[in-house]
Amino acid sequence: MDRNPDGPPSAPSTRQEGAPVLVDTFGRTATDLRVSLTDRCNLRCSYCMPPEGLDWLPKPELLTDDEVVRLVGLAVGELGVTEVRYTGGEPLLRRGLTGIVRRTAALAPRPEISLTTNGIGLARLAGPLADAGLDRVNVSLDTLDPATFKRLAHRDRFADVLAGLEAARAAGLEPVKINAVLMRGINDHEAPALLRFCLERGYRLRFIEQMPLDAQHGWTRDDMITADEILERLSAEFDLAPDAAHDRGSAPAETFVVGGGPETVGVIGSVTRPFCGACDRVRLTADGQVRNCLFATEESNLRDAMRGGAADEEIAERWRKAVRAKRAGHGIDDPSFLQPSRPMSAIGG
Ligand SMILES: Nc1nc2c(ncn2[C@@H]2O[C@H](COP(=O)(O)OP(=O)(O)OP(=O)(O)O)[C@@H](O)[C@H]2O)c(=O)[nH]1
Ligand SMILES: C[S@@+](CC[C@H](N)C(=O)[O-])C[C@H]1O[C@@H](n2cnc3c(N)ncnc32)[C@H](O)[C@@H]1O
Ligand code: SF4
Ligand code: SF4
Repeated sequence: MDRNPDGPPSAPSTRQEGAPVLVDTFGRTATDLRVSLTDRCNLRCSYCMPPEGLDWLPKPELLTDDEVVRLVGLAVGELGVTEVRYTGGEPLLRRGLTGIVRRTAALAPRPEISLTTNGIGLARLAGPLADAGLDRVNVSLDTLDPATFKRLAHRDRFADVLAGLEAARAAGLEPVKINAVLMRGINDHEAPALLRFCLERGYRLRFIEQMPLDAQHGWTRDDMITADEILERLSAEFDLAPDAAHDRGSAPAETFVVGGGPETVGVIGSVTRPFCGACDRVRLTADGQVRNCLFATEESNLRDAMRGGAADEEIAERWRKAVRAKRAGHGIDDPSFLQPSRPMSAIGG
């Protein structure tokens, strides 16, 4: 089925049958490309960045729209990537987003295209993005209380997120998934209320364990609300059962059937229930660096190679080499663990 009937026709794929894809030494293949379109954001979620913001990347360092599309095209056409997620920072702040999505939808083979966003601006953009070929959207929402939202995100934008969520559903960007990070003493009492809110509206909720990826390096294991705690809080009000019908594959979220189903709730236990063994991800930062893991300490600079005139095959080989070097897992529990120097907002969450 052509998922973008209004878009331009897809170009034929140039990928040779059997051409080398993105495989690491543990036999994992990266087919899910997450592209950060900007490191900027209009919120300041405390688990992500400080209230005063960060030193944003200078514009000349960012990939242009054409460069993004060239690299995504290479990943899809030559390297076996089948899913593309645009993220950030806040991807809705990227002016060329709709055009980038439209051009991604014209690639062959046509990848699945999704977006992870804080939802601010989605009320206006959901329709145009769906028309451009966006398939679905994940929206971050940690609280149902406007005052807690302001405390947590340092901006008074709760109503904008709700409007964005509704617009996403109305535009058919489904399933609309909601990501929630619980913080001890701030919003950790809201787990059941968030689930009720999502069940009533048909949104798929997932709770995320907080990871040591904040710019302030303020993460502590004791403050993190664990997957076990999340499930305990939900179980006080809901009947939860493991989702036996659903093959998790490489998905970060472990899903649970709520009240006999069919609705589910997800828990992304990156720290206490890591899923690195099945990882199929690779990342491209807004300044054109390939990262083989969220927690990678090394990057491969495709932007400079591209700007230096490298041919597609040379860039593709650099990309394969970067993925080959991927470590077995994030190593958060290793005594030698070092938080990456770039925060989540710059890596592309
Ligand atoms: N450890 C780890 N966590 C990840 C990774 N990708 C996403 N996450 C976590 O999962 C959360 C949700 O990610 P999303 O951007 O919504 O994507 P997703 O859950 O992979 O997407 P779906 O395909 O919709 O299930 C992020 O905020 C991260 O906390 C990853 O590669 N490693
Ligand atoms: C970095 S944000 C980028 C996209 C968009 N701004 C948003 O918030 O959805 C992507 C996801 O990362 C999550 N995130 C940010 N910092 C995190 C952390 N320290 N641990 C776990 N998840 C985090 C957010 O909750 C969000 O769901
Ligand atoms: S989690 Fe997303 S919305 Fe919140 S500060 Fe980070 S990039 Fe912005
Ligand atoms: S932490 Fe790294 S290896 Fe583990 S799932 Fe995330 S990106 Fe993959």
